[in-house]
Amino acid sequence: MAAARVGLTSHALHASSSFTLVRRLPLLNPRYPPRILPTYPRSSPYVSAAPARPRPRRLRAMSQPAGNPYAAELAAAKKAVALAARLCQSVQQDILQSGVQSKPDKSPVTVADYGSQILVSLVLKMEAPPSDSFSLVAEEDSEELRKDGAEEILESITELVNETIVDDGSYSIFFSKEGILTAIDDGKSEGGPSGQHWVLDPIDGTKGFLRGDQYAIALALIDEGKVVLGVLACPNLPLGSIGNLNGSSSGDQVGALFSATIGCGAEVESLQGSPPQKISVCSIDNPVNASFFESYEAAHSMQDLTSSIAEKLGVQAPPVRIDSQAKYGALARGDGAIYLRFPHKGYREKIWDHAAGSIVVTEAGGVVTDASGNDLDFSKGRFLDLDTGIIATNKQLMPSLLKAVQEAIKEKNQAASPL
Ligand SMILES: Nc1ncnc2c1ncn2[C@@H]1O[C@H](COP(=O)(O)O)[C@@H](OP(=O)(O)O)[C@H]1O
Ligand SMILES: [Mg+2]
Ligand SMILES: [Mg+2]
Ligand SMILES: [Mg+2]
Repeated sequence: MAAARVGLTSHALHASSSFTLVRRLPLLNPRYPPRILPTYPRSSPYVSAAPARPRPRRLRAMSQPAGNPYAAELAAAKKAVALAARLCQSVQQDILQSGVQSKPDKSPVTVADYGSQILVSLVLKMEAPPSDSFSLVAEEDSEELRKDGAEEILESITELVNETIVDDGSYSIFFSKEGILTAIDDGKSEGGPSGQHWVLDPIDGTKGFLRGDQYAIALALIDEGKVVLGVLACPNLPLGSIGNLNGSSSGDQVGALFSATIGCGAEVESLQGSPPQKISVCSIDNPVNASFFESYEAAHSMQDLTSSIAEKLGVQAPPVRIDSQAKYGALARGDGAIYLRFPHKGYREKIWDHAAGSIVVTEAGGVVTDASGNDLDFSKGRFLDLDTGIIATNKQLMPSLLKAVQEAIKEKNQAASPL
């Protein structure tokens, strides 16, 4: 299909073997050639020579609660997801169907997923306290981008990332295409029970992102096997409550940044910058007054099981179905009372889909467990080994929720294999 170039942003329609690139991204703005950043080795594939230029607006200084042992990591994490969110918003705003690949597991990945991962890795390397080894467990890798036919999408990612860095002005790094591939593969760590590991879902809810709905940039820090810090950038989540309004509310500022550090509580602030507000889960103690969140995608959670659980609990309100870990953020600030997630048989949950969201909820006073009431264990590498599914709610409702979950699972299993 021929490319149609329109001004600075060209809309190219190309088909190739492993993906369809429908839209190229804004070309790098020639007005702001980046300048060398002293801390990156000259030999790094990231850096190329360029004249210095005036320092434009930096991303806002991230706030950090006093007495927080992970204050520096929290500030770095907030800056990282805020920069990544800018990249994602610039793509989603005029997304037709961005350069979309489908991975071997058939799930979608876009130029924004890759770009977000690269920027988070860059900011963490530049801002987080130096540690003897940088370990990032992230969802995406460069395999599909190294295949024949991926040149165009790689070019788009490179332009998108360099454009975002130049616009932000915090760093003068100019990624080469090889540097882009290397940076994506920074996320190959297997994590594990010892040491510190960053855990990143560069876009959680890619399907929601492609639909123009909810998505989140989810970043957590695991220290000696425990999640100690989590941030969730939710660019499309209203700053006000989404309550039972089926996932949206009118008139509110949009763009929420949730954050939590172990023992320091959970907060929310606007993605554009505002004083952080402490948040807490709702105090509903009668399930009749409760509402519950679940995946928008029926493929991601057994809706027959979740509705049976809700019925046993006596929940009257219909489920609020939204994409991504934005559900954890909404629960943590009390927009709803319960989150239910029961993947279909055979699916293994990844740690990046839950690490950040779970600490935001627990530090907001909530409880997050598997169907047997066990805490989630993030120390076992890239996957969560858990019983059946994930439930999250406040302390008051957890006992009756667990009971309803176990009864509903028992009934479902009996119906599936009658004696
Ligand atoms: N069959 C499945 N069951 C459960 N989760 C799935 C799934 N297929 C994909 N997912 C995960 O569900 C995540 C989105 O969560 P939600 O359903 O709450 O929106 C996806 O994250 P990505 O969008 O980062 O790939 C993906 O990892
Ligand atoms: Mg994915
Ligand atoms: Mg995800
Ligand atoms: Mg993802």
